[in-house]
Amino acid sequence: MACRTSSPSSLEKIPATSIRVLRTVDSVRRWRRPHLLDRRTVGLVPTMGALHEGHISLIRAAARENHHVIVSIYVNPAQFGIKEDLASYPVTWAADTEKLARLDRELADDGANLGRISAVFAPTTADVYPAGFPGQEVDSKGSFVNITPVAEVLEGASRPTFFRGVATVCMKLFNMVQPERVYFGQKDVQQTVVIRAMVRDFMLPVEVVIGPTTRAADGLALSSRNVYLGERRRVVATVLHRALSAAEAAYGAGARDRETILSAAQRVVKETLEGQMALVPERRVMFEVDYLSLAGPDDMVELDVVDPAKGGILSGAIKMLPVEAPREGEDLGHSGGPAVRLIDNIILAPQ
Ligand SMILES: Nc1ncnc2c1ncn2[C@@H]1O[C@H](COP(=O)(O)OP(=O)(O)OP(=O)(O)O)[C@@H](O)[C@H]1O
Ligand SMILES: CC(C)(CO)[C@@H](O)C(=O)[O-]
Ligand code: BAL
Repeated sequence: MACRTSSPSSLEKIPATSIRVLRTVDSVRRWRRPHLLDRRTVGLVPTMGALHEGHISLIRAAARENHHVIVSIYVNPAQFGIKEDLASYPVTWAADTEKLARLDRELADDGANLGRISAVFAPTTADVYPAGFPGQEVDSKGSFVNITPVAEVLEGASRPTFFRGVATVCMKLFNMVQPERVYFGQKDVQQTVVIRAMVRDFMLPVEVVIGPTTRAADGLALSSRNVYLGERRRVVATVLHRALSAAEAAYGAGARDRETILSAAQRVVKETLEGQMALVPERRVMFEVDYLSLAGPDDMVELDVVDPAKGGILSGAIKMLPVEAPREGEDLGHSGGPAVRLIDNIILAPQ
């Protein structure tokens, strides 16, 4: 699958729409100022592009609640580890702008919305990092936002520079756009906890809105990285959602202790792996579990027992390994089907 398409540099507006494409901090400030003076609210939806229905659901929520929606599309190098997939991360500018144009027309026709997509912000790294890009290493020097200890566990343990990169770029985006509201997806649940903590601890004048996880019909959480999977691994990738759902069912049936809740998830993983091992290499899919977690909703600290009055977060990460024996003509996925790390979660709501 070819994922790299034309860049935003030649465009000022998304064709056949009134959506502006802003590339610089100055142009965002010029766009923002009249809305401030007119007391028109702005909702920011930060993304890394390769837009799918998960992103679209956040944009729809922003349009219901704000006079103007601005979608940022920026693949932030600072949140990728040096061995991660920055070079192959899907970039689909033409498809993204088509989706935004279609959505904007739909929002215009739907009288229930307060606003529409007024701008896309696609900044350059030179503008986002005016002192020069600090680098992706753990010991890189530069102006960073660190939200610890929550950023050190789970995703942060596997990706040590990830939340530093996310919090830093979000702080910059919030400062550049100065939105009234920002929209994030529950799919990246630890990211929502980090952003909420950053907003609280730095007294940022912005409301954080979290949208539910959009899923495919078989339960797989939509993710830009799903394009790496190819058909064979795509089918088995549902294992994480099935495992977390089994743990949720154990909680629903009255279990409160970590052992009983998480062992329900581990059983699904074990059965799925055994089923795959029984297949020939030309058919099977192997994966590794990075973590299965039951943590507190505000700090992501592991729980021994869930207090139903507070609830908890079931989350997990798996690595889908490259297929061992590709079949003739098999669709292996974007970029030749490298190992793909997938995350998902289910919130155990307070009762
Ligand atoms: N399935 C989804 N449902 C709801 N929101 C989502 C979903 N997937 C991503 N988002 C949200 O969209 C925003 C932008 O995410 P991003 O552009 O990284 O997409 P992504 O699909 O999460 O990509 P990746 O595969 O890199 O994790 C984030 O707030 C993210 O949580
Ligand atoms: C919030 C974000 C756009 C920051 O680069 C990214 O982490 C994402 O897409 O979830
Ligand atoms: N949605 C999270 C972005 C990342 O994994 O880099």
